[in-house]
Amino acid sequence: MSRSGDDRGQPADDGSGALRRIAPPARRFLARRRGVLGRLAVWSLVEAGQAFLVGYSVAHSLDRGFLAGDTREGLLWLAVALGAVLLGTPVSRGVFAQLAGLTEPLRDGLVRRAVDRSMAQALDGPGGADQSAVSRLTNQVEIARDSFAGLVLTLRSFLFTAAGALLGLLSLHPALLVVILPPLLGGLALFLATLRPMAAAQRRALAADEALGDHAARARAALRDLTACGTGPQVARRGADLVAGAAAASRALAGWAAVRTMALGIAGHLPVLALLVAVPWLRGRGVTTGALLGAFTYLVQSLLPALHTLMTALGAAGARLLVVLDRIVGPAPAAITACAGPEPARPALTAVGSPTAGDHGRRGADITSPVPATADRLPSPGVPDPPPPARRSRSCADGRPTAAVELRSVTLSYGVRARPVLDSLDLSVAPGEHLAVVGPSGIGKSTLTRLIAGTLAPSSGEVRVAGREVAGRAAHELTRLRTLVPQEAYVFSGTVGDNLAYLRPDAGRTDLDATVRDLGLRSLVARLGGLDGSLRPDELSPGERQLLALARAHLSPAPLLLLDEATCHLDPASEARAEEALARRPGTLLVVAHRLSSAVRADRVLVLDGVEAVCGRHEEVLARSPLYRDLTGHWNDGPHQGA
Ligand SMILES: Nc1ncnc2c1ncn2[C@@H]1O[C@H](COP(=O)(O)OP(=O)(O)OP(=O)(O)O)[C@@H](O)[C@H]1O
Repeated sequence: MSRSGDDRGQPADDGSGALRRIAPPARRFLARRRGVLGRLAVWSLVEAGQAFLVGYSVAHSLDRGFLAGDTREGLLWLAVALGAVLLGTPVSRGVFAQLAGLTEPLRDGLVRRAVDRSMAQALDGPGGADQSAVSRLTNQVEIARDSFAGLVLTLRSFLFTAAGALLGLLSLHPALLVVILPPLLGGLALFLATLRPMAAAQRRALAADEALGDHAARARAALRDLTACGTGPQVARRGADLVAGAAAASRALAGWAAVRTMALGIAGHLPVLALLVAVPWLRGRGVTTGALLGAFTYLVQSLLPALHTLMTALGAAGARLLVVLDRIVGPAPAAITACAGPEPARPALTAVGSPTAGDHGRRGADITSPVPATADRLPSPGVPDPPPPARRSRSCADGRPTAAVELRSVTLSYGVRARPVLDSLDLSVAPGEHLAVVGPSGIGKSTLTRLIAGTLAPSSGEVRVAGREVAGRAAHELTRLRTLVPQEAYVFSGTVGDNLAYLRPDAGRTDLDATVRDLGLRSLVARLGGLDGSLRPDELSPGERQLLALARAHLSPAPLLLLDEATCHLDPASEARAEEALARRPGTLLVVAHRLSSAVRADRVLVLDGVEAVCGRHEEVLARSPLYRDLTGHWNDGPHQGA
């Protein structure tokens, strides 16, 4: 379930690809700092000498001193061992002083690289500003610097300490190496063997984690859209798959961590055990008591701590450094566009109605911005089942047509003590009818459309669409019953055709052409490069986005269309043409009217007036409702005046 490639659009690898990419710049970086490396080597040689001296002096303090009856010499050698241990402090100081000569230029270089890349991407990239630049500049650069410093310290320390200790063991007695080296090298080999698979597992875990986070962010931004389109369950299933995948990746990683711990155990503890077990054999080959103690000192004091630190650092810091360096220094992320591949998958639909969904700029959580072509798209609603027949259905009870929309004594309050926005509202809309809803701002028009759409449950009463109660109905079932087009019309990055056919993926070319013609979209579609032309939401005007959303609704197979001020950015002529096309479509149309013309066009008008409601033909309502008269007067005088 995890992505087939990493988020850079490259195939997932086990780290060798990244290593190949990083190696040349790393070599150049080190080649330019030969002086620092030389000084580090000098301090490291002192460290090797120190490691050598500690075991050597302990062995001689016994063999030549205390066991030989010469306490003075014994103490002398112990003083040498103490001096060697105390030498550690100036050596560390010297090493750290040189280390800055490597880590600080590395950090400066990485920051420069990250800035250059972000600037280039912001200027050229289709996705606009690079969202991850801040992370690269701060967190990732610091991780690289710290990991690099840790690696240089431990790798260098291990090499020189091991060299000093092994030389010391050899000088005490070659047989000691025969006992100590096999478990030491065996553990080390096992550890090295885990490096590549562990790096791969780490990448997979990272990718799975990112995919999950990405999916959650996109789903959150698209919540309203998902609810309106009924794709919630599919998104939830995809989320569950991603969680399962992330868990599997973490388990695989934990498995390799266990192998690594075993390697550490073998290399870190077995040599001591082997030495203890082999004492009689070693004594038989002339290994003295002092040499044995010296060997233990080498193991416990120098070799094993250095090995332990190396394994821990190489395992964690090494993998981290590789991943982070590859992100900053490696090739720039591919320009990922939805539908970029030969087989354009359906792009994610943007959030409907949420102003936070990035419609007003590219920096928001806009899932219309380029998304990976292969991974983690929110699924399309798929081909909905055939809609219930809108015009022919009959109620079983009395032989009358089943109402397309029916509200029975519906009350809605947004809080327990809040005044109801709608109070005991009854309404019946016949199949195929065109109803306009009007009323002043904040009176409850959107609340009504949400109740009918099933995205809001009434406090009391019942809302039915095509005879079915909508409250509590699963989202995918609601999708089959109605399509809600809100004021904020969202379109997604993808082809024009994909945008139009989103609610009806099986729509043929003829259907799409008919919709384009009926809504008067020919010139807009032609300007966007035809049905196969790709569009970017932020390059469209709000009115153009509304036209595309209306065309999508026109193609929707749902028998009921709910337009909640969905034409507010259109000019009167475009609005008229779109509404007439939607009204001609088989099915019922409910429009929250934005202009008088819109109300006049409808078969009936519902005027919401506080908790009162008046419903009837335009002329009837004009006669019965003072509020409607006021509104029409305002519309006639004001900027909304239409046809
Ligand atoms: N989620 C909510 N929580 C609490 N109150 C809400 C909520 N949504 C709407 N309201 C309140 O309910 C009332 C009706 O709101 P609604 O959005 O349905 O009105 P409207 O007629 O569509 O307004 P407009 O024409 O300005 O869009 C308003 O007073 C509004 O403040």
